[in-house]
Amino acid sequence: MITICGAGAFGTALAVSLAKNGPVILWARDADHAAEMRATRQNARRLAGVDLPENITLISGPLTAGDGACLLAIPMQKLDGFLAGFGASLDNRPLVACCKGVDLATGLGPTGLIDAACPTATAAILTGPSFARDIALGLPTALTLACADEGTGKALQSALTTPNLRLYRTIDTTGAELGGALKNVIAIACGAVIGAGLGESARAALMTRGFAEMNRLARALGAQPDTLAGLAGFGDLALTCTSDQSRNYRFGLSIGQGTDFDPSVTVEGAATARAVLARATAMKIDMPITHAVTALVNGELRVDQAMDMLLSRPLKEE
Ligand SMILES: NC(=O)C1=CN([C@@H]2O[C@H](COP(=O)(O)OP(=O)(O)OC[C@H]3O[C@@H](n4cnc5c(N)ncnc54)[C@H](OP(=O)(O)O)[C@@H]3O)[C@@H](O)[C@H]2O)C=CC1
Ligand SMILES: O=C(CO)COP(=O)(O)O
Repeated sequence: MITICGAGAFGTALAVSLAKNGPVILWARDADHAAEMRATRQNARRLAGVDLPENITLISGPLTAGDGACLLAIPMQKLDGFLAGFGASLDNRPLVACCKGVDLATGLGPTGLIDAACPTATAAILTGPSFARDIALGLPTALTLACADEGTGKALQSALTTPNLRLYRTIDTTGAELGGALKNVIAIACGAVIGAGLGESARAALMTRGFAEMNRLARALGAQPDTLAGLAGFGDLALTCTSDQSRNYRFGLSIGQGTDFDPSVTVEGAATARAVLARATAMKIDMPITHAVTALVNGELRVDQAMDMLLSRPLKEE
């Protein structure tokens, strides 16, 4: 049976979709939250208005996952702590990261953290363009499932495909996780220019040059260009940079508009920008938009200053 750890919006949406295939266990870290969901058959805290089918079992406390795959829908900066606490009960099975980002403390992506904490598990990642609510409402969605072990990848692709969730497969975990991590950084930049009233043309430029810098880092780290051109990279960049359903984009909007943003909302791109900039600087890879976003989220530059910085760079070939 499939277990999903993390009863946030994404974990809950995946549970609802996977429940079309068979029974699912959804683990919440907070016992009261699990009890609330059992009583109401809804996740009012994270994905209000969506009914939870009866074949989703809601648990909390010690992890009693069976032998099947376990999906980790935990925010990136919390994944390491989660694995330190629960990794020992998740050995010898596929562990599918369902988070997007780079860990600030270690510079690792989700599969790297899984490999380090659970050496007997097989790490995989599920990523690509999808808003939790769309998946939960049964709207059509296509994602990338990346696993370095081809046999496990094929088994996961088949087990995690549902009537509304079509999975494409790759062995390129590096490309898949970098695509999902880096698009959030560019989405913050896009939100900021739209929020500051700098126009759609500026957004298109940021998306395009952002994609160039995503590719620059990903290739240097061994990713396949096709992965970045697919759902995990271009696909998710297109969705996240253009929709105000995206929290990263909305966070950028608030920076551009100079308004407050609820700090309890999950915004993966802010910490990821800092982590990626540190890595890129050490590798001497030019990532000007990530640099500008890091300065914005650190409060070191205003949007107009960040844009001046980008526009005044030396002219170059495309
Ligand atoms: N929402 C979406 O549309 C999509 C999200 N994702 C990715 O999914 C990941 C999770 O995001 P999402 O579900 O939206 O986030 P939410 O903010 O909706 O929920 C986060 C969940 O993580 C739990 N959590 C927080 N800290 C810990 C911890 N230390 N140990 C265990 N659980 C913890 C929270 O528990 P509690 O409620 O108790 O705080 C909550 O259930 C992110 O990386 C995101 O990029 C990917 C695609 C789509
Ligand atoms: O990853 C997502 C869409 O694919 C969700 O984006 P946000 O985390 O910005 O809401």
